[in-house]
Amino acid sequence: MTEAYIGLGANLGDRFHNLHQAVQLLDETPKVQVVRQSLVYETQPVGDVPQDDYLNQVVVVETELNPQALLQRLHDIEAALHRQRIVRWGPRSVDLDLLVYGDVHMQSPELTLPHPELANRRFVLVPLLEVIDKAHATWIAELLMHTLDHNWVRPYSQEKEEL
Ligand SMILES: Nc1ncnc2c1ncn2[C@@H]1O[C@H](COP(=O)(O)OP(=O)(O)OP(=O)(O)O)[C@@H](O)[C@H]1O
Ligand SMILES: Nc1nc2c(c(=O)[nH]1)N=C(CO)CN2
Repeated sequence: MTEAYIGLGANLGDRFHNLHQAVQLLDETPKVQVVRQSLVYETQPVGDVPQDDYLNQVVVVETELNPQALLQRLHDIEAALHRQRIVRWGPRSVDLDLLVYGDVHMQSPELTLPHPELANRRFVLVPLLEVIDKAHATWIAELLMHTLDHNWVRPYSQEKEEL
């Protein structure tokens, strides 16, 4: 059983209903159980496309699906909720991103873990903070540190100074 973090976003139609439906479909998926949910946040659109505000949320699942199968299920849920892929970074009825899957690091054309934009998106980081466990929090802190401009945030060791 692996813990995975899923980011949800919606800014078309009945946004709250779309998020709610997506979480329900996720929980109804065999070998997937939703174990924690953040609050729902209303957020200003990030990116160059002028569009309406989003609702964003992060949920935690426990799953026996592998990352690829879980991503496929996220795409199926998007399709079931009539997500329209009109513009990249444009409005959507619901968007599901696989943010973190256990401690897996991987990069392939279909799937990058942790999600490559995780550290750049406050609409993901804020709800993620609410639901993240200690081990993953340390991991994400490291990810953020390495994403930020080199040297701007760095680990400090007192021992080093005493030498
Ligand atoms: N961790 C991940 N979670 C979700 N999709 C991913 C991930 N890594 C790679 N992808 C790939 O990204 C592709 C584009 O995703 P999508 O259509 O949702 O893009 P977008 O919503 O316009 O942008 P973004 O994914 O950055 O929010 C998907 O087809 C998927 O294969
Ligand atoms: N606030 C907010 N802005 C966005 C979002 C989102 O979920 N929330 N998703 C986007 C495309 O993935 C582009 N911009």
